[in-house]
Amino acid sequence: MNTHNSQLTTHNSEDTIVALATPNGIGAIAVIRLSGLDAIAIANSVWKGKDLTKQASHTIHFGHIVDGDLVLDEVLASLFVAPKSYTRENVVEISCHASGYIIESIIKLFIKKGARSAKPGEFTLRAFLNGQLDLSQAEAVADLIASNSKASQQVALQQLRGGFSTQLQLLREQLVNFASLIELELDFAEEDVEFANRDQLKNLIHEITKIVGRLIQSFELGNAIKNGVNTVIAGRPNAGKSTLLNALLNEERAIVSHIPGTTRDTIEEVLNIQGINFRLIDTAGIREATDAIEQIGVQRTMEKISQSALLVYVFDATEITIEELNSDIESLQKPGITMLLVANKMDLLESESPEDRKSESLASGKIQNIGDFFRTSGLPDFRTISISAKEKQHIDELKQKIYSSAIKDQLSGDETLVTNIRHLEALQKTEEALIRVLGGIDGSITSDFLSMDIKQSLHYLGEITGVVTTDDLLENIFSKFCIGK
Ligand SMILES: Nc1nc2c(ncn2[C@@H]2O[C@H](COP(=O)(O)OP(=O)(O)OP(=O)(O)O)[C@@H](O)[C@H]2O)c(=O)[nH]1
Ligand SMILES: [Mg+2]
Repeated sequence: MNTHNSQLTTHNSEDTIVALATPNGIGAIAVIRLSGLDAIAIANSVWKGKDLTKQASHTIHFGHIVDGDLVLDEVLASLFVAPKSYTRENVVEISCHASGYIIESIIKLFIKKGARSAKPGEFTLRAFLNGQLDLSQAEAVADLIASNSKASQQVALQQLRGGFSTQLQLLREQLVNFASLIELELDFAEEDVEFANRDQLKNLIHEITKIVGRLIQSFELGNAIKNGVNTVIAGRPNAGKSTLLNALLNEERAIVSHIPGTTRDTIEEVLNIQGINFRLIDTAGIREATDAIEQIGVQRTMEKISQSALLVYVFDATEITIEELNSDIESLQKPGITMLLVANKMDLLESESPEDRKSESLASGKIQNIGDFFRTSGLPDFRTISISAKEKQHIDELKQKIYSSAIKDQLSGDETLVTNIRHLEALQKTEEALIRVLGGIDGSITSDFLSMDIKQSLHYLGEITGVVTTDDLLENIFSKFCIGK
């Protein structure tokens, strides 16, 4: 196990690494990055221009990269002298022309002069090891690069700025104080003294448990922001699911027809509602399938429902009977999935006279009044809606309900959100250990056991910010980065 902290002196690695920092492919410019003790010397050894080793940090120089007599490219070199760089090592960034040939030649030349190819995430790993970033901030760098919506970019940026770790760091320090007082009690075991006031300790643990609990709860929203929300549109054949998908996307994406069983395979499209990405999945209508292909389609629908966070259940309000509707709702309701009831084809009901509707519904068991049906369904108002997918009526209201079903607590902007499964697991383990500490205080267990449980909580809290790390953990985190970051 390694212990890292921000007081570590910069360790300007003798091993200088190099990688392309911009995407592969042709473009106006590409940036090749060198980091390590010899970064500037290596760049200078293939440089025609001012002596780079004699230039100040944070300066940019025009020159040529040369391999002997051969000029490879006309470039700009940006210098960052340790510790004032991203990695806190000497860093040179070469902005060259983005041709695959030039990039490869320059990188090969640097390797010939003593650098080696960087592994994925190795620049950020060095930034972490040199105390530039803590672990959750390093992970935020990866999230920032992967962010694909305004909300996910904001959450990653907040984490990068340290919003998440500062809060945990403070809690951890308070707990460290108590742990040391209890350690002290162990030294005076014979004398039966209590340095750590048990009531104060209990208050602190309660406070930390509350915050840890809130962070754990924030994961649902944090995860939705980072990874999007799986939202499945399901219902009986011909209910208007594909028409609804098209209306939501405002695009003729799925085939619509009056023939039941039109959609065979699932269709997925992303819809951004107020900064959150919803992955909408149109599915094959659920019924006793009439052929093998349709059967596979229905099976796939059921699979998609079980993998989703949100189920938009669509029914044809003019056709379905109360009995069918109740049985659908009952069979589709699963723990962990939020269900939204959508009565479709309301345009047809509006053109019918209430008298005709009444006599028809009495005879057939169909729904007479959707509003009344919803009121008696027991589902809250924000989970039910009447629309016309074809006429695009109440589509914006439906979007609003989709959003609020997934995002139960409104985004406040400065709330700290957990988006990372590794953090979630560490927080859950912290919570378990804290509960053991509380039980220990109440059960008046001895100081040495109490001390052990507190240390465990400290350990898991430390795992999040990287105060406590293992090599496996680092390997696992940084290998997911792209090369050059
Ligand atoms: N009047 C009216 N017709 C609608 C509405 N929504 C859908 N339809 C019609 O209902 C029929 C079936 O629509 P689809 O969107 O293909 O239904 P689906 O649920 O995807 O059906 P499957 O893919 O077969 O399961 C089509 O003829 C649509 O034009 C609506 O709001 N009002
Ligand atoms: Mg369809």
